[in-house]
Amino acid sequence: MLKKRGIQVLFNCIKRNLHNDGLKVGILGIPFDKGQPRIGVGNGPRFIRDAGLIKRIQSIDKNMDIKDYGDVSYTVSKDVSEEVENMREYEHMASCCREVSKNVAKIINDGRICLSLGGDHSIGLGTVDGHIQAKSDNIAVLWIDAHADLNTNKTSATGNVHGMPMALLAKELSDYWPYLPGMDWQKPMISLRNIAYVGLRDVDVYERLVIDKLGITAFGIEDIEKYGIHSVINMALEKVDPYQNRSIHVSYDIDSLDALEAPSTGTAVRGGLTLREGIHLMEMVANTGRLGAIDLVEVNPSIGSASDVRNTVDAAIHIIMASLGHKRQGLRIKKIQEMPLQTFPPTRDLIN
Ligand SMILES: NC(=[NH2+])NCCC[C@H](N)C(=O)O
Ligand SMILES: [Mn+2]
Ligand SMILES: [Mn+2]
Repeated sequence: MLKKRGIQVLFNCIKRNLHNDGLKVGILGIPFDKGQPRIGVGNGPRFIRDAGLIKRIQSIDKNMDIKDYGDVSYTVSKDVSEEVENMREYEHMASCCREVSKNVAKIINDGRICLSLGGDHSIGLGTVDGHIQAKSDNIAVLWIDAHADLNTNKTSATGNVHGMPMALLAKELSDYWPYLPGMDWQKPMISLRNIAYVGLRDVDVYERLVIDKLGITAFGIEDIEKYGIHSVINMALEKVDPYQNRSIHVSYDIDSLDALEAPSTGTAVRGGLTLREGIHLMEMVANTGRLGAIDLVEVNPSIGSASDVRNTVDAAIHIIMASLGHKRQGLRIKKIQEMPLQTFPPTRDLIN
């Protein structure tokens, strides 16, 4: 068992170093705001794009192949017209996530890392489902969040569906749901074994019960305090992807960051991740070479002052850049052909 794992890990390490060619990225906007009551979160994709997202990603590597797939649109389909108890705007969430799932699966099948811009976190149901479809189940999820988003319609105190996507995705929780009309496309197919939380600090009573009873890997802020972000991410990856062969999905709720770093979000909580920790964890995932999809959700440009919005959007872009290979230590150039700018002879001498 141990030996098999060792060989697999070594194999993946070699593969990673052989395939070091440019990344392919697909951007998907999901301007969905009905999973929670605050208006504005639907403008997240526009604000993140308008802050120069593509240009800044391109600055990481001019050869990176970036394609913007535009925004997801949906209409409420007839088979979802029924209401479900204590799930606000259920029919919108169900209809939107069906489209999201199809789009995400397509982008991943096009050979691209899928970057989904929310929108509120209920879209995580669609993005993770799409990733599962594209990779036939072989994925691992890091849910970076102040919240567990693990309520069912029976346990939620708010009825807001952005607090429920994890419970909808988990195989082990499928019996806790009533029949959900128009959600047959969504088979809860991820096992809780392959998901880990990082950053929790505002967890509801029932969510805590489920995490403990089912042994879900969950690192709260006090664990980050205790072990440091680097060890926490190593432990999380080890748990959800022990053979290092799964496609990794990072569902990044901007409220995982401290409310001072990312104030423009609907359910901000003090005492969260620093931007440094938030970036570092993304760099670690990028270094695995197995990042398959990222969601960046819950940026709400209607909350806070203009500078709050700027800081929040900028934090989101830093996290995205880290996920796509930006190095804070600066790029290491191996060959003269890789020099981004025309240089004069003395600099050439440093390389050769
Ligand atoms: N994606 C989020 N920001 N979720 C916040 C959820 C808050 C609370 N647990 C609820 O169920 O309503
Ligand atoms: Mn969330
Ligand atoms: Mn949250």
